[in-house]
Amino acid sequence: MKFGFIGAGNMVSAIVKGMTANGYDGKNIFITSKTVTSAAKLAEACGANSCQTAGEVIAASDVVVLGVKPHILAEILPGLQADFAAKKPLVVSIAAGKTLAYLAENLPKDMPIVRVMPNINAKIGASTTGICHNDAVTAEQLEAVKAVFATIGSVAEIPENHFGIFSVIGGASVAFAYMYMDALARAALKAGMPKKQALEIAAETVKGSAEMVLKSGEAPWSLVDQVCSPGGTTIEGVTTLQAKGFEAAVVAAFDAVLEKDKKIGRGEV
Ligand SMILES: NC(=O)C1=CN([C@@H]2O[C@H](COP(=O)(O)OP(=O)(O)OC[C@H]3O[C@@H](n4cnc5c(N)ncnc54)[C@H](O)[C@@H]3O)[C@@H](O)[C@H]2O)C=CC1
Ligand SMILES: O=C(O)[C@@H]1CCC=N1
Repeated sequence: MKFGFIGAGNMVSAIVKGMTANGYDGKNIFITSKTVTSAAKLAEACGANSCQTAGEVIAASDVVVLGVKPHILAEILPGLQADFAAKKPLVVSIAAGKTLAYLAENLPKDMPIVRVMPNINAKIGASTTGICHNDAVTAEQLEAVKAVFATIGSVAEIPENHFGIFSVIGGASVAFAYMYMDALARAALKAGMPKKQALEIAAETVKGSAEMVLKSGEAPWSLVDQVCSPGGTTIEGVTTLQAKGFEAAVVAAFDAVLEKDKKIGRGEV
C-alpha cells in the first residue's frame, strides 16, 4: 500500500517518522508541502519520496493524508478534484473541526474518508488518537488506517458526534498538561530548586498520577482524599486551587477549544 501526505509540518512529521520507525518502507511514502523544502527534508530523513505537487502525491498513493491546517483545505481541495476523481484513494484528514460531511462535500462523490485526531505526543509514540469514518470505507481500509496510527500511539474509534469533544481532551489538552507541569516547576524554581530537576519531578509525578487514575479504578477525588492528611499540607494546596478557580479555568479552556473547533467546522474561521 502506498501512502501520501499533503503537508509536512509538526503532525505529518511525527506520523511519517512513526511509520518508518515501525516497519513501513519510506519508498512507499510520498510527501509534499507548500514550499516543498519541508517535505524534502522529511522525506530525506525517512527514506521517503518528496513530490512537487499534491497532484503527484495523489496519483502515487492508495491512502492520502490531508495534513494541512484546516483553513488550507478550502484553498487546495477545489484544485485537486480531478486528481482525486482519477485515483479515488482513501482520504484521511487530521484537520481539527473539519467534519466527514465537509470533507465529502469538498471531494468527488462517494470517496472513502477517515477523520483522525492524533496529538503531538505522537513524536514519542504516545499519541491518543481518535478515528471515525464514512460508509464508503471498507473494513480493510479502516484496519490499514488504524495500523498507521498505531505506530504513533493508541487508537480508538470515536463516534463523530463526540469528535469535537475528543479533539479537546485527546488532541489539544496535551498543551494544558504541559502548562501544568511547567507551572509546578516554575513554582519550585521560585522556591530554590533548579528548573530542570523540578520539571523532571513534576513530569514523573504527573505520569505516575495518570497511571494511578488509569490502573486503580478509583475516582480522582477519592485519590485526592487519600493524599490529604487531616490538618496536613496537601489540603492547603487543594483548597487554594479551588479558591483560585482551577476547575473553572479548565472547564472554560475546554469550552473555548470546543467552540473554536465548532467555528472551524462551520467555516467561520
Ligand atoms: N499540531 C498538533 O498538535 C495537531 C495538529 N492537528 C492537525 O494537523 C494539521 C496540521 O497541523 P500542524 O502539523 O500542527 O501544522 P504545521 O503548520 O506544522 O504544518 C502545516 C503543513 O502544511 C503545509 N502546507 C500549507 N499550505 C499548503 C499547501 N497549499 N499545499 C501543501 N502543503 C501546504 C505546510 O508547508 C506545512 O508543512 C492541522 O489540520 C491540525 O488541525 C491535529 C492534531 C494535533
Ligand atoms: O491547535 C490545533 O488546532 C490542533 C488540533 C488539536 C491540537 N492541535
